[in-house]
Amino acid sequence: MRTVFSQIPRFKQVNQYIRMSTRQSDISNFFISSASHKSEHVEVSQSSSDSKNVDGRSTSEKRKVESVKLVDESKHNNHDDTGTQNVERENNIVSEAKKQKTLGSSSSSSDAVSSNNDSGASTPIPLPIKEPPLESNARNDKLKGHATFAEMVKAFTKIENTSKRLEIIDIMGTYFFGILRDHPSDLLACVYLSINKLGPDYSGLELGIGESIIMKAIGESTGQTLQQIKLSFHKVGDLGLVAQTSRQNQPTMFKPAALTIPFLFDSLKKIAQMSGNQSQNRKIGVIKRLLSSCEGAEPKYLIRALEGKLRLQLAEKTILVALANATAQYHADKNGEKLSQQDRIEGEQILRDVYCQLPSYDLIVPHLIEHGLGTLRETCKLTPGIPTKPMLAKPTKQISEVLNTFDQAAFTCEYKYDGERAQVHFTEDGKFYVFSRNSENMSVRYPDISVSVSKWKKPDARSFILDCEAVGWDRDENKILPFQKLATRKRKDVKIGDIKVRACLFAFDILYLNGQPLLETPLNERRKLLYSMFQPSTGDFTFAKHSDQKSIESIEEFLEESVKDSCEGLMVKMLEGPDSHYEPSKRSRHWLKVKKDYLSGVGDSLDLIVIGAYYGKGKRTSVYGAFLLGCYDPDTETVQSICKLGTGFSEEHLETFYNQLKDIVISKKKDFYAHSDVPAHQPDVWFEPKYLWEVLAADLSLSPVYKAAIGYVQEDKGISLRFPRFIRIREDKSWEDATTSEQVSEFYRSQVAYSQKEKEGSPAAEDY
Ligand SMILES: Nc1ncnc2c1ncn2[C@@H]1O[C@H](COP(=O)(O)OP(=O)(O)OP(=O)(O)O)[C@@H](O)[C@H]1O
Ligand SMILES: [Mg+2]
Ligand SMILES: [Mg+2]
Repeated sequence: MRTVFSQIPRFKQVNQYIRMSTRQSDISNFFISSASHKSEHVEVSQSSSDSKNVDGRSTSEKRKVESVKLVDESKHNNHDDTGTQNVERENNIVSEAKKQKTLGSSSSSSDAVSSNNDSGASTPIPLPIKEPPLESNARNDKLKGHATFAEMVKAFTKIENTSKRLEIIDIMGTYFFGILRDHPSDLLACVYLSINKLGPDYSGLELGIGESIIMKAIGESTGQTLQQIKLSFHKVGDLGLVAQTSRQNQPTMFKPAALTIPFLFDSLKKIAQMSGNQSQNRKIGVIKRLLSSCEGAEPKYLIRALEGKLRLQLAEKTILVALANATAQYHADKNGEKLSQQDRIEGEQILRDVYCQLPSYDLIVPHLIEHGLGTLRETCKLTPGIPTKPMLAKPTKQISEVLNTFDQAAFTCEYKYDGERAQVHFTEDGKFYVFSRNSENMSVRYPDISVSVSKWKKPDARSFILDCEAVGWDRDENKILPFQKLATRKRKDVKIGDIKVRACLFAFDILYLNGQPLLETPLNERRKLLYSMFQPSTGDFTFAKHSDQKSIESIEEFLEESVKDSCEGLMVKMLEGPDSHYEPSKRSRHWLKVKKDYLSGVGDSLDLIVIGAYYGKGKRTSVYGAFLLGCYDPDTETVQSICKLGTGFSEEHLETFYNQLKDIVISKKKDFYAHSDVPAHQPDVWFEPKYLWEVLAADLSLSPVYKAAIGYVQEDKGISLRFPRFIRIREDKSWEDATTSEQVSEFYRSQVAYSQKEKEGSPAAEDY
């Protein structure tokens, strides 16, 4: 979701939907019966923290910190921790047993699913009308039953056989349509499982189980030794496939009961929440239970889901388009209307816009089920308490480029503070939140900020969202501290009394005020509101310094001044008109960053994933001496090697990194890592993707060894960094937020354009 949604291809004219939908009366019948189903909703419950009330009410009163809980009664009624399958499944078993006259008592509802699902590529989920007549009770049971993982895996398998984005959208659209129609209460879980997430980013729930736990679970579940599993893994290179083959070779007496989507989703959430002593064994236990319910290709996708990578090229933007199309078609059918291509395109746009503002399927999906896309914009808007994806900036290599880009338009320069992005929320009922660049809830990390809010918020500001940089602040000298100091703050369990490095907020934007989103208000007006509703409070809160001067000389002067004032450089922003609107999640040309130190190099630093290491030599023999780093291509879900890094580390760094990384060594290169196969280029050890480091380089060059952005600039060559230097660990980003292959290719193109201009003696580099 870091990337812009603008490049999503348009959905082709799809007629399957129309083929799939049959008589209107059936759909209405179905909808009536499904309306009694409770849909999932978000409940914001509160737990206390040790900080003071944000409004400065009673000091002893505990401030409220959010915790988000998904509530779905129907699920919890049906599943328990012991793995007993749900009541509805048993009902299905009975009706299916009757129907099929099977001998064993463990026959399963999955029979029903598979027998109904073989109706051809375009209709994976059949309508009840096409089935043989069922007794009315049995039919109702079927309608109430849950979606199965088998249906989802059918769709995944089709996706794996194509690389065409439109086809993928089509397959997922058809799949979601079937879920909407037959199991609407399972749609939310289906959407999350399709993007391999367990909840919105701010819920903090993540998958990504280590290889060793998964191998143990596969071994124990299929009666093989760990050694055997490791051997197969070495041969095949994909634990998902190992699980699938092992399961297929396992003689089973009875067909397992089908794995339902809510049961699977709940189990994955439980695994993600397990911690403490026995958690490893408990995780293995749950995985084993899930595996024992899997058939066919299901183990493969289950294991990949657990690893955190489905490897289906199912980018979230694809899911959004598919979901929009399915919703539009479902409601058109329900209302007996015909869906035009224009409606479809508008629907996609609505969902994309809304998701950018309110990136929470928990809130969006229930609305889609009940009301469709038409009123989505009005209901699901930017909301204090739910982090929106921050707007991002493009790098520049020269100040003259700024003038080229903005041309005659009004723009403003702001100091670029070097701290951590902080999206500050305040709700009508007085709850206060700080979210990171990555939508992580950092409220607990910054209790010092939350207690100061009443000092800098004027009484008229009843609810708001501010975009700020949290910067380390020296309270004795009243000045900015370097980022390294801020980074020493604990990230969890922060007690206000223990804080040594205070954080001061530098506010540069306001996105919401007193019930009104301001995304489509020009920046100059937003800034006026910001200044009128808040006031500086030394060491707690202030406004980002700005200058609206326009000449190269005055910008250069302001840049120098920013560096003297301990900033990284400038952010230059469009000031007036629609181009100055706030664009959530977008890396926009309307925001340019000018980093003083980087002007001569690549123009910006890169955030790269540590994927391998080389043992040290000489003084460094007990630690890793150099590292293999990679960038990320979200479109193909591959990590592509970009450089070997051995400079910029202190001895202390190397020791820390060795201790961190030795725990995530893997026995074999991940098959979604792209790197040269030549033995001489191989690192001594490979790692799980986990750590992200910020790296600076002198320039970029084409390379046969490194695979970054391969195919972007040249078909068979990647791009590598020359003279890379370690700057810092990026703890505020996850590894999937690494610099993308596309960004690497942009850096490269910009360098080429820039050096050509230099040769020609022209003062300005062209757009890239
Ligand atoms: N005045 C300002 N306006 C906007 N952002 C600012 C400002 N001052 C500091 N920042 C920070 O600068 C960041 C953008 O530049 P930076 O290179 O530090 O980004 P980053 O976090 O490395 O992300 P990326 O490299 O992906 O853009 C913003 O995310 C914000 O944290
Ligand atoms: Mg920064
Ligand atoms: Mg950066």
